Amino acid sequence: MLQAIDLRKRYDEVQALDGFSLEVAAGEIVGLVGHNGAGKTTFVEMVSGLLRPDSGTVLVDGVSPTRARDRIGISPQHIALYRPLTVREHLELYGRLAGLRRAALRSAIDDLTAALRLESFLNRTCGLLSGGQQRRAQAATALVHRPALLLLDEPTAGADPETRQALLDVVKQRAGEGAAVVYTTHYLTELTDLQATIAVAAEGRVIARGAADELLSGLPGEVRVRTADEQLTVSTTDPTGTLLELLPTVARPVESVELRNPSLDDLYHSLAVTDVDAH
Ligand SMILES: Nc1ncnc2c1ncn2[C@@H]1O[C@H](COP(=O)(O)OP(=O)(O)OP(=O)(O)O)[C@@H](O)[C@H]1O
Repeated sequence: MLQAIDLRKRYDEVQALDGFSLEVAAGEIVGLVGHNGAGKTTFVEMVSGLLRPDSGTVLVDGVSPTRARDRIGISPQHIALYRPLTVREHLELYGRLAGLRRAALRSAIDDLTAALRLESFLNRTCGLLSGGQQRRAQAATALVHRPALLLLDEPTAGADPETRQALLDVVKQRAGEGAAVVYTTHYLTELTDLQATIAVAAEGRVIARGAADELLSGLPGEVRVRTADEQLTVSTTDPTGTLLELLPTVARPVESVELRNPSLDDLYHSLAVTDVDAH
């Protein structure tokens, strides 16, 4: 559904994309992860047709992004809503732009209002909404026309747990119906919940791609055991097994036990990915 091949983009002295390639199949959710500045948003903007590459190719359903506009839904990282318009007016506008009319448009808005719990602020102007409500409205504009390709750039940033879960559920449902999804996030748990495959971006390209279990298997997590007298921290690829071995050897009473599975940071570390913003 999406093919991006060897994309390059330079801003003055910054090489934002440097040979970025990624393919996403229909029905697949790809979690696009990486440190700040890795090129994720630049990539998403290029696929949505907002930004032209210096070189390389993007094909959405076999055609250029500008010719596939009505098949793409984008929820940008930075909120981009028209302050004087209501949420309903946004959904009508985005639905109409993609060719939805009358009963089909009404039913699409009703479905999404229920799924993303927009009822209580559907008729309020967007400029007056809370940050989390704006986030939900923004995601809804990407989803209303049931696009074949969904580009969701940190769609849950600043969202409360209920909003986050509602959005994850809709994304899973849409992928189940055949949509290809690119989902950028800094939260591994969201990608586990979405059963997403993972693409790790660093310095303008994808440096690792695969199932989350494959990429994370073999990486050490941690076991922490705290007693009244000491705190033990052990790095291990098998936190549960290590805990069972450790427990009989520590002095009682045990005050707390903590298991930490491998995180995205552990993955970046294993790939020797540096945080470009830190330099
Ligand atoms: N309009 C622009 N002008 C100049 N530099 C830019 C512009 N947009 C992005 N960049 C630079 O390109 C690089 C990639 O930025 P991008 O926003 O794509 O990263 P990202 O992976 O989305 O980061 P984050 O996780 O912080 O959202 C960064 O070094 C950024 O400073």
